Amino acid sequence: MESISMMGSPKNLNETFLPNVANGIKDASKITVGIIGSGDFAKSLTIRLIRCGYHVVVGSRNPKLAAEFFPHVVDVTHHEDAVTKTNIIFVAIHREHYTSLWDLKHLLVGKILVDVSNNTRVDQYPDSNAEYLASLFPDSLVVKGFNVVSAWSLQLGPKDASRQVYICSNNVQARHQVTELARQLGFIPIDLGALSSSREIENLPLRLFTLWKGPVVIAISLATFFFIYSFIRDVIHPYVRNQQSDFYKIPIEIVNKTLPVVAITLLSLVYLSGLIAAAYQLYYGTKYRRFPPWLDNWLQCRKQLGLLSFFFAVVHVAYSLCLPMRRSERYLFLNMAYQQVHANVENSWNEEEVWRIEMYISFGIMSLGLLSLLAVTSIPSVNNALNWREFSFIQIKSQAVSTSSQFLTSALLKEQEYCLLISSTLGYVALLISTFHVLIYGWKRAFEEEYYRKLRRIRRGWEKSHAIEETSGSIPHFSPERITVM
Ligand SMILES: NC(=O)C1=CN([C@@H]2O[C@H](COP(=O)(O)OP(=O)(O)OC[C@H]3O[C@@H](n4cnc5c(N)ncnc54)[C@H](OP(=O)(O)O)[C@@H]3O)[C@@H](O)[C@H]2O)C=CC1
Ligand SMILES: [Fe+3]
Repeated sequence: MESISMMGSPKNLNETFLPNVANGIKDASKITVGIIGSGDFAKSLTIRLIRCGYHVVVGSRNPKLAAEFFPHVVDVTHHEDAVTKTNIIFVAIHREHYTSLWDLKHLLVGKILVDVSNNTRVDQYPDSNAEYLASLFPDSLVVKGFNVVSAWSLQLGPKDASRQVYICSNNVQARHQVTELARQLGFIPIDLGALSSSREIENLPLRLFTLWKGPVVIAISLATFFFIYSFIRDVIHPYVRNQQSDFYKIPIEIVNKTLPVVAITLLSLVYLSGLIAAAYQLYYGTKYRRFPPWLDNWLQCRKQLGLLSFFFAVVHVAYSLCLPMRRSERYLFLNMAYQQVHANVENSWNEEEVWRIEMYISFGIMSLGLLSLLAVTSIPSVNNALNWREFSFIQIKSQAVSTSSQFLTSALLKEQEYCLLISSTLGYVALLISTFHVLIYGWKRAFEEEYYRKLRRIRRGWEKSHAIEETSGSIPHFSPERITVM
């Protein structure tokens, strides 16, 4: 129905005004879309509409001034004039100014008003902005949408920006038309039904990293705990016991001990939640029972936990690669060589140690490789390219849920429950290999009491042999325990 882009009220909303085969409209340039307001959002939306071939009319309180900021093809005019030229009007002004459109009420009868507004606080008003607009203009068809895209991303185009827009309205036809328009502008419209969903939609942009808060707090708490633990164990304890000053270890060694522990703990938390959920389902003998809220939240945060684990692992690798660059390492190495010469040992090759370190490094590299793969496939554009089986092999199916907003997750929870038992094969392999990496690192300390005895013996020998030199002040500052065991 071409009349929709002409003056007057729409004749029949059952027909779409957008170009398609059914209505015979092939050319988007015949369609006029109206925008009220000439601010940032209006400018960016105008550019996007023009690029997609639409004709745009902008309604401003001061059209002469506003026209300077719009391309010359745009019709910048007064509000009255703008709203009579089109039947779909984006209300790109703030809620506080909606009442200024009151005089246009008779001109807006039967027309689609797209409310794009956002608030500055969650639940700022008792009703949503869209519901408020609908109460002011009960004879218009209010549709909520496009508020989740920023003016910036509107200009960037669909490739570089977030593509999902949530749309809701009490009028099905109006909702369909705006959905179709969103699609033609390159967005992925998500129909959320009635206008009552607008409150959730308006709160969406205000949620700041909701799913990240918990995992970040956990990661910081774990890092703090393990840092303090390593500090006491490796710095304070030797100092109190032997007056050995190892404070130089704080910036690198202690940090580098903390990082892998946090990484592997976070990674195990990713998969532990799935196991607990599976046990829960087995215990109750059904997968249709809702999980307790704490488990539900935990399941939703798995992607974030996994990415944080990846972050800690990468930083651990960087720190480990820098270990040999340190002065302390060089001094300790020289001291050890000197000690070896002193002890008349020609060959210090230790086959077991050689194998241990080779395997330790190899497992470390493999686990980082797998973690990188998991992290890369968690990027939406990458996992969109995988089919369901490929995705469940690499990731956990329900990760898609964790990336969605909170209110969508409740709708998709069923799917999450179905997919719970399909855990990530690759994820478990990554966890297993990281565990090997850690165990190989620590097997001496964890399992071999002999290792400690040996260390103590060497230490005692060292102290004895330098008891005399110490008085002359020529003793190199060295103890075998201070060598960084990789
Ligand atoms: N900027 C963004 O990235 C996004 C903005 N939004 C929403 O879009 C809407 C517009 O935002 P934005 O463009 O950034 O805001 P701006 O402040 O840049 O522009 C608002 C426009 O409203 C008009 N206006 C100002 N005061 C009044 C008034 N008293 N009466 C009538 N009209 C008035 C003005 O146009 P004129 O002078 O021509 O009349 C002005 O250009 C808001 O509801 C916002 O929440 C949503 C998503 C992202
Ligand atoms: Fe390591």
